[in-house]
Amino acid sequence: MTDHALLLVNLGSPASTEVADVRRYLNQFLMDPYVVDLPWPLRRLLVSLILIRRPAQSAHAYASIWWPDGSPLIVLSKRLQEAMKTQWTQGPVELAMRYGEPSLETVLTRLAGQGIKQVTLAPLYPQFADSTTTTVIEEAKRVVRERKLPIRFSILPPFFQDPDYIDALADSARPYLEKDFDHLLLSFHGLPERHLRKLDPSNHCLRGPDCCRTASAQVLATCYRAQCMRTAEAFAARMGLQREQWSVSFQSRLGKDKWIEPYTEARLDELAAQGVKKLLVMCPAFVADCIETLEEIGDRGREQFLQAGGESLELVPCVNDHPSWVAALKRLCERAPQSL
Ligand SMILES: C=CC1=C(C)c2cc3[nH]c(cc4nc(cc5[nH]c(cc1n2)c(C)c5CCC(=O)O)C(CCC(=O)O)=C4C)c(C)c3C=C
Ligand SMILES: [Fe+2]
Ligand SMILES: [Fe+2]
Repeated sequence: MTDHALLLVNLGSPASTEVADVRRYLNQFLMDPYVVDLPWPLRRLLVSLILIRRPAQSAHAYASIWWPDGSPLIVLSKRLQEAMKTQWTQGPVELAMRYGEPSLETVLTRLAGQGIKQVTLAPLYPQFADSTTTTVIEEAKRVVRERKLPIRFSILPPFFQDPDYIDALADSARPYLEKDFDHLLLSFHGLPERHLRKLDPSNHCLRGPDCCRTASAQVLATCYRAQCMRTAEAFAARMGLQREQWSVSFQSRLGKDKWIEPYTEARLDELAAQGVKKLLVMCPAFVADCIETLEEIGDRGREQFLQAGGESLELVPCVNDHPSWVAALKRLCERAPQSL
């Protein structure tokens, strides 16, 4: 069978580091109601305010990490796509981005034109969030519905504690953990607390320091923070780390809302103050290195940690196109259930 495509989807990057391209990208991204979840007039107002200064700041940050062949996120995602072509035998392997290019609209339309009827949709996010997983799925469904494409989906579910994924994370990080280090910080992308609360009808989340540990299966299914904790715990267990050797934090806060804690910025100062000299940081909310890992942690985070008295901060690369990750992703995608 060669008519069953695999469609890998990641977040996307600006077309270039020009301020105008970054503004266009940020506008599309932040106007997504799954990302800034406010009623349209308020969202438009808030995003317009953000777009006064942020595009120039972000353009500067992108320029500092941009590669000769483009955005690291896109280049690394293309490498993963190429590697997956050697694994997926049921049809073509395509890559789309939720924001910017190549868009889901372009890629799904092309696949339908090639006679593809079945697509395994793989949102490349280990942990579930409306602002990542849901928006990819809803956009793919919108394209198929509005363009009347004869495509059916299987959908890769979040794989935050899947043993194949944890093994891949361990294999890719092992060379860094074999070196001498004082502490490992697992820094996940943050989310506004509101995003957790609105998916939590049982009112469990963010009540006390242990809520993620005591989450029921039902709460765990939609609680991004609890899923991050499970990823961290499974990884630490797999690597045989002692409890005091690692901790979790959340990065990339934007705006004035309260986001899930502890914040990475605060943890970097705390760890230095506690006497940690050699810090390792890994970012398991991302499967590909990007501005959030390379610039926010690898550049600004390192600078902050050294200023606070640390001696070294080493960024552990994401799973990117590591062979263990390629093998794990193949198995995960083959198990993806058909969507109703
Ligand atoms: C309200 C704002 C944001 C939410 C919510 C959010 C959630 C979220 N994002 C990722 C993964 C990535 N985010 C990336 C960049 C990025 N994220 C935001 C804002 C929110 N993210 C902004 C404004 C940006 C752009 C860069 C900047 O200006 O700081 C990226 C990298 C893109 C790249 O081109 O390299 C990724 C990947 C997750 C996993 C997540 C929720 C769990
Ligand atoms: Fe983000
Ligand atoms: Fe929770």
